[in-house]
Amino acid sequence: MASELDVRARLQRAGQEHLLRFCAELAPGPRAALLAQLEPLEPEALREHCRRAAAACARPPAPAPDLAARLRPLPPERVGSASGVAPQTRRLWEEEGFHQIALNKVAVLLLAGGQGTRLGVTYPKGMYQVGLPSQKTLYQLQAERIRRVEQLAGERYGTRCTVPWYIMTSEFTLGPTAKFFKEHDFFHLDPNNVVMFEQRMLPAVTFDGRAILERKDKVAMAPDGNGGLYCALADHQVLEDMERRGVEFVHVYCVDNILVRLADPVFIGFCVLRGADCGAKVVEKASPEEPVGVVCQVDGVPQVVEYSEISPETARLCAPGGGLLYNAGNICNHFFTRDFLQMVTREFEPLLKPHVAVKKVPYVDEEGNPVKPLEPNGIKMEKFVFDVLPFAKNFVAFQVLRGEEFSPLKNADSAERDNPSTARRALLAQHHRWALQAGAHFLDAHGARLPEQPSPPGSGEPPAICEISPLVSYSGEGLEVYLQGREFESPLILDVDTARTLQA
Ligand SMILES: CC(=O)N[C@H]1[C@@H](OP(=O)(O)OP(=O)(O)OC[C@H]2O[C@@H](n3ccc(=O)[nH]c3=O)[C@H](O)[C@@H]2O)O[C@H](CO)[C@@H](O)[C@@H]1O
Repeated sequence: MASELDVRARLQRAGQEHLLRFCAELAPGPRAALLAQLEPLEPEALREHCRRAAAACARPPAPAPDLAARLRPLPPERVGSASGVAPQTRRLWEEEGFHQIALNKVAVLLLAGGQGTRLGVTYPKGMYQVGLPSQKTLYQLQAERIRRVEQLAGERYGTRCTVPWYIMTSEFTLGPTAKFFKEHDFFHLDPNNVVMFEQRMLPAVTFDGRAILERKDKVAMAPDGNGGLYCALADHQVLEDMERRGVEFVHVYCVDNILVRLADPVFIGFCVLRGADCGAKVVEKASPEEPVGVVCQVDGVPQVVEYSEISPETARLCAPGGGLLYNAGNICNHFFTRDFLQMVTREFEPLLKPHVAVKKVPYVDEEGNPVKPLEPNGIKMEKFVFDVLPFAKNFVAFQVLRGEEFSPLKNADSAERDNPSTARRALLAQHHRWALQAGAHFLDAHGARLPEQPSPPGSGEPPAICEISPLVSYSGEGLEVYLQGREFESPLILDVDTARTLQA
């Protein structure tokens, strides 16, 4: 156990000795907990972290003044499109993706260390269920898409293949996520192929550079951002694990997009055939204000400018042919080669600049009373996963259709958008479209046919409720055999058992 003397000396070197100001009055248990929390903080790193936070805060919280002049859209030769190409080109990409999956060269990596503050839940977002007829959670949908894509690749190449699932968690999400997976028997995935690892935490800091005590016996800590991935990969030898398994390509994605296509063969195949070391899926931005990062170039170098760091004027600029000039919305879906990730962890990670978020951080006052601030009082420093893009030798973006691939769950239902209802409707509208395309007809409770036009994206509930298990179809494929020319009463839940019965 860490000695108080030792920890005090380290904190003195970091200029943060105030963190021990209640130590003498703590009972042995809480005191040990506080010392254990403080012990791993490296004095020099802590000093630098607090200094940087205060310095960043001294600057006005506005986009860099010269940013607009340095921005350009991505040149067209760097952008592929899933929908705007000839079907045979798309098939070629897909075939390449399946081939790499069949060779066990593809892994998926979930960023799941966030706290889901905007959604307002105290448990990890992946455990959330948006009210689908099947009541599946985001984690279950993701697990089943992995199983299906393994199956599809395996069938094409006559092999049994594995897409390992790496899950980055944080102090907040590791325990509940691990428990949830165990309780659900890893959704029938082999637990050896589900690798959870934890990202680092950093202290929240006051505007004048002092780490904040949340309680007398606890420092206010927050995960170091989804760009904490790169330190976490090194901390837990994750790339070595990938190497042992023969993984060459990694699809990194965020937890909250209900339509996410894990290990998407089309995206993987496109990136591999283009010889990319780094890629990002994008959708056309819905509006200038939409809170998505913009994939673009700064000083001629591809990167993502986060929604919090672009000015409203720049976001509203129009392209000469109409539409937004900066319309490539980042959906937090990235492709990396393992070699590129290796270079990042070895060389580039220290060059990533943290971003500053000013937040309300609960703290104890000088008398030790807990305070819930009404105004922002603290700084959290985060690295972003996409900040490695400028180090790529060959970056590509890949544009996909929003209605097919992007509906994020960010907010509670009280918000207008990106909430549980919009996510549920996006998935049900997609499955309704897939069913109609496969030749299904839907009836109401009185046997009358329901309308057969697919509902436009963003509209209300589809005319018929149809939910298709990812174990039956990954992206709408293979449904004719169950649905063609048949009538179904809404709601239809097409799970594996129903599919088997229909096929028989
Ligand atoms: C930095 C980043 O990627 N921003 C993207 C993110 O924004 P947004 O602000 O929505 O990002 P979130 O805070 O939701 O985090 C994205 C993902 O990173 C994970 N996470 C977050 C913090 C952390 O310390 N550890 C961690 O693992 C979250 O669990 C989540 O899976 O998604 C949007 C699309 O939905 C994109 O347009 C944004 O460009």
